[in-house]
Amino acid sequence: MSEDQVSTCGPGTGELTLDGSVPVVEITGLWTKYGRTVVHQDLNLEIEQGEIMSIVGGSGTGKTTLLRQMLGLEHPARGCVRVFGEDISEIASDQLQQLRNHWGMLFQQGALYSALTVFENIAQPMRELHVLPEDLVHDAVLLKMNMVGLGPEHANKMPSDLSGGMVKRVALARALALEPKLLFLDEPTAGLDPDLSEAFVALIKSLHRELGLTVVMVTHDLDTLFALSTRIAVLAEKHVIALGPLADLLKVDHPFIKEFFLGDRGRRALEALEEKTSTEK
Ligand SMILES: Nc1ncnc2c1ncn2[C@@H]1O[C@H](COP(=O)(O)OP(=O)(O)OP(=O)(O)O)[C@@H](O)[C@H]1O
Repeated sequence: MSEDQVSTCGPGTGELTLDGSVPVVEITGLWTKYGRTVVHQDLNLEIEQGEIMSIVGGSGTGKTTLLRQMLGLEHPARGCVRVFGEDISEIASDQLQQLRNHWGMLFQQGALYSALTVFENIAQPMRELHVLPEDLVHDAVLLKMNMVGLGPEHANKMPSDLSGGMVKRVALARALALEPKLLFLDEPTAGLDPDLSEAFVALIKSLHRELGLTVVMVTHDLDTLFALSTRIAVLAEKHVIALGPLADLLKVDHPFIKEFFLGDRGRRALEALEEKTSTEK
């Protein structure tokens, strides 16, 4: 953290709190500035254990930056970002490593190592721990592959041999490699056609339920947003202007929210969601 960045968290316990007794992510009074441009101004957001929190907002409202701040890749000019109760900008490096083992991240493009096989890509976070014997790594990788619907016949394939949907599944298996409690998703369905996108959303939904994950997601895709989010945080005017389940946000009288959720794209996605929900009943 540099001198012009000020954490206002105050002292923590020095221990990660993983039992849900504190918010999984707690952001208070956060300011982000690039030169004279203020991106976030006194932004507050709490993410509780077990929720799927989506962050939406117009282009340039600072969604990706906020995600990067939760991951400790960037630090705010001022404010406090706690993850599992600890101040992410003041955390000791060994604890940051420990924290990283408790979260997984699915990047927009899948971000697989192109020179490594499917198996090696998923094994990589496990091997970095330097504690698991190779036979356990082997079994764990196959288990993760099975979890995301990939059979063992794909283990030795290279990323260039995979379809877009399979790349996402491998990336998800790698994000889940260390059995994280917290999963970050940046545009999880970007680049997938509607059928693959729907299948991937269903996969995330079932893994969220089965593994008891907390999920933080940034997405522009309204079908994905509506199908997954338990709560949605709307960024505008440099802070969170509204926060809640979709049904509550639809009642908020704000021009961005009206346009975003009830414009043409929003209406189509809502109709599709209603249709899907009624056929599932
Ligand atoms: N490292 C940086 N240096 C300077 N400006 C930056 C930097 N990172 C982000 N910004 C600016 O901060 C603002 C927020 O960027 P960010 O990528 O977080 O927005 P976003 O909401 O994710 O946008 P989009 O929906 O278009 O992806 C933008 O104006 C961007 O140009």
